[in-house]
Amino acid sequence: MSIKESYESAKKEYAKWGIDVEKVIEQLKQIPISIHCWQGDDIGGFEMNKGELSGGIDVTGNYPGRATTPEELRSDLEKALSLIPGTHRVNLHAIYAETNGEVVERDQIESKHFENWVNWAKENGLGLDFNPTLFSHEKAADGLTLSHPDPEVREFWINHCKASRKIAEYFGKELGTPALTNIWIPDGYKDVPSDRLTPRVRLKESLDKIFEEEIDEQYNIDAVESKLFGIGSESYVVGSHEFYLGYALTNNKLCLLDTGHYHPTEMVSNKISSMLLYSDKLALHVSRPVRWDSDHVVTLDDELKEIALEIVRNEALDKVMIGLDFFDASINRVAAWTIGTRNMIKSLLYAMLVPNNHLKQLQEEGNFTERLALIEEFKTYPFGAIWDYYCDQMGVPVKETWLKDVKEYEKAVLSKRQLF
Ligand SMILES: C[C@H](O)[C@H](O)[C@@H](O)C(=O)CO
Ligand SMILES: [Mn+2]
Repeated sequence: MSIKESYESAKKEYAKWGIDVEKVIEQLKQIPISIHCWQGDDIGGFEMNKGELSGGIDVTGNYPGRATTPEELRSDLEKALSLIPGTHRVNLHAIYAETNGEVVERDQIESKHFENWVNWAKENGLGLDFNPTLFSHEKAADGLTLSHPDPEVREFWINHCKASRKIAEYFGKELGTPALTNIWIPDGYKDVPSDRLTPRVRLKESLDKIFEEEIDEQYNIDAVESKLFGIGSESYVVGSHEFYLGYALTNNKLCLLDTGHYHPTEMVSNKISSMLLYSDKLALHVSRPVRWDSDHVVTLDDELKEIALEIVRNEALDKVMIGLDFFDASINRVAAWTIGTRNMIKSLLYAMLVPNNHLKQLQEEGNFTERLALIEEFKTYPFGAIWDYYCDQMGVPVKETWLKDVKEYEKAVLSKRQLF
């Protein structure tokens, strides 16, 4: 059967349940995924005074071909984007500034250092998102930034975050789509603290200063990302979930939930409905923790499907800003982006091809037998045929044929780069 024939046959199966596949496809096209640039260079960035990766995160693997210049990184992103259906966004960190060979301290970064990124985004029809970088820096060497006991260190990072919001505002103005500025800090302690409150008081004060300047939400939207633990902050993290949940709700900011930042059996999918009852929007870093916050490439696993179902069945596609956060240096990095992003989109398509309203109704009626039976049967409905047709229609490779493109790119481009 051809792609079209399989699609037509699958479409009929879904139509029996009142699912309009054509409408689903039109809707899917409109969902942007914010693709993190840092998968392409192992969170290295392009600073002239580049520091070692720190902040309690780690990239493992030594697959050759890491991007070492902004041009290489953009070219690799373009290759990945050519294999991913839809129109998406790229998520930058402050360390991806281009400073023309000059050392520019992080509290001094400006829009001009991101002009190349903006021009590139315009050429490629992309939105941009942003993150201040509060790690891999001598002023974060002791693992403390916005909650640091030293007011000078705090001031430095406050100014960095203020500068970052202005850069995001510039993205929003230039690209006509608001940039999400997400603040994540590594602050915490390796061992049991003797005072949990004081660092949190300081973090709260620092955030208040960062957000003093109102920036129009049509250009910039602020988010804060919590964490449970990091390497070296195993016992205590200042910016915990409860801390940011409270801060976001009382200050009209977005909570950003990273799927690797909770206890192993605590699921982000189970948080979305509760959080959306109390705030209009939230943001995600979809990742895959394996035993710890390991940031493995996102696979089409049960939790990913459940997250997508929660977004779709609660009609929250315009409320949840979906971003990715993984970094694997043990495999081809273009493939990593492609696999993870295609999986995120696949999960949304999967969720849109489930008779969600009928299943809700069964639950209301207490018909748990039929609810379970249908949930399970829909797992093997011909969703793959719709996905293949969608890829084909969007002009990207169908099934695993994208691997050929990646292999050719590796041979022609990546393998010519310095080994590691
Ligand atoms: C590089 C990212 O900003 C970082 O991964 C952060 O979002 C995070 O999740 C830290 O664990
Ligand atoms: Mn994250």
